[in-house]
Amino acid sequence: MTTSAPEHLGSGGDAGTLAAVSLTGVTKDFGAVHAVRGIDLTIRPGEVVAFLGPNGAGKTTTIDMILGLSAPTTGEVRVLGLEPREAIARGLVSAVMQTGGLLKDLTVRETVEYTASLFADTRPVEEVLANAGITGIADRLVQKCSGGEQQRLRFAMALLSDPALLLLDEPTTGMDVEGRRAFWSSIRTDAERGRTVLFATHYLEEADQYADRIVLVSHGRIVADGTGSEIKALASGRTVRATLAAADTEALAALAGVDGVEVRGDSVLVHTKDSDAVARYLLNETDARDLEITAKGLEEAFINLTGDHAEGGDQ
Ligand SMILES: Nc1ncnc2c1ncn2[C@@H]1O[C@H](COP(=O)(O)OP(=O)(O)OP(=O)(O)O)[C@@H](O)[C@H]1O
Repeated sequence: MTTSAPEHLGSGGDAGTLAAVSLTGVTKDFGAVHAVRGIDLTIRPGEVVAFLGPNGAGKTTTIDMILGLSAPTTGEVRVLGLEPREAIARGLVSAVMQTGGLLKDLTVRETVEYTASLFADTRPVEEVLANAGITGIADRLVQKCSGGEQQRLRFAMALLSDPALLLLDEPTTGMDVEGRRAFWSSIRTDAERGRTVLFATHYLEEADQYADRIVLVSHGRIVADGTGSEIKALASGRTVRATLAAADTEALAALAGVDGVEVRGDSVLVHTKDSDAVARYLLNETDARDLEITAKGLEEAFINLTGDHAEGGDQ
């Protein structure tokens, strides 16, 4: 077992082979609530990974365990081969969480300077202000900053220790389009230098645009794990809808490429990879009429995979 951490991020040697994050059989219960139900996940150094899922999927609970803020009920969490608290103590990990951590009566620059004073060794304050895109508001009081500006301030604070692993919980909440773009451009630049980034988001578009890899979570489990295009390929099927009383659902389900059949009143909906075959069958072998064929989008794949019909697509 590895007991020592690489001294700095992703610069070859051990850092190239040691997982940045590894979760093995991790569960977390809060009394009767099973927030995380068994997650196995390995993140390689330099990867930008989106942890995508609806409200209550277990994203924040998992991030808290990676940060050593809470312990798993069962299973093991390692960060760069270390116990999470050890990795934090060595300054290898930073986080930008959704709320808290800011003193309203300080200015933006004072906040970063104060945080820097808590570390033995940090990147220059002006540099992190610039990287987070907040040099222009450095003299503004925190209480006068918008939600998005406060998020960027938290980001600047997280950059001070030049961490090997950066954890972000819904990092762009409250940022406008331009703010988001600048934020992600800065994240990508650092990832190219070897920093590992894991961010939680509800936003499909954000995950697809900015992550190398999307880990889709629902009800405390990973339901899909792949690149944006692999996740999108899960949505490559179509839905054939037709008016048909007493549809033979078993016969439809047995057609090649069919993933699911639903009956809604007088209508039948067939989810399939081969809509031509379904259409041919319906028109030739049944009394189906009013056929409609629609392509599934990423959002529909997300809803299908997570099974959260009410809250899956909130962007
Ligand atoms: N301290 C706690 N005590 C009891 N239940 C909790 C606690 N923390 C989280 N939960 C529950 O665990 C589940 C997972 O919550 P978690 O915050 O990890 O989800 P999430 O994916 O981060 O959601 P969101 O996108 O809304 O932030 C939810 O059902 C939540 O209510």
